[in-house]
Amino acid sequence: MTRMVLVSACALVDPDGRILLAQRPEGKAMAGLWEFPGGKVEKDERPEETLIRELREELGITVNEACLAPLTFASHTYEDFHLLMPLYVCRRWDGFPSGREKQQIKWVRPNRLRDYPMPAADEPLIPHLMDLVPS
Ligand SMILES: Nc1nc2c([nH]c(=O)n2[C@H]2C[C@H](O)[C@@H](COP(=O)(O)OP(=O)(O)OP(=O)(O)O)O2)c(=O)[nH]1
Repeated sequence: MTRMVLVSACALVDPDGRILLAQRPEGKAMAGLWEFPGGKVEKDERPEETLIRELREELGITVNEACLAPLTFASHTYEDFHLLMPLYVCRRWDGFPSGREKQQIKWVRPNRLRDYPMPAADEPLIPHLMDLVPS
């Protein structure tokens, strides 16, 4: 099997039931696609710690670990690696999310997620988010 990559991702849900998507910047793999904030789990890191770190770096918000609830996961084979990606949900954070790494961000209703091209691994996650936040 190809190498396994563990990535931690988060659906931030606002009080209107919208979910934050971030656009992968130019120059990165899968540039232009819309994804859930997060990133690779580093050595000696728990997935929750990864998210707290990434949400601060990417969006400038502070999240308490107790506010991260596991929702589901993606398991998807890309050409050069297999992605295993736990998806957490978070409805409480401190600060105002903004694209700190020049990435575009958008708040999107679950029933509009399909309007935004996403990495292939993310597509099976959409029905879970539609169940979580009825429109
Ligand atoms: N954060 C995030 N990554 C995702 C999603 N769906 C998906 O396939 N991925 C993939 C894209 C990347 O291959 C990997 C996340 O890696 P990353 O964003 O931390 O790292 P990167 O590609 O910038 O690579 P690097 O420069 O850090 O090595 O997971 C998603 O919804 N959110």
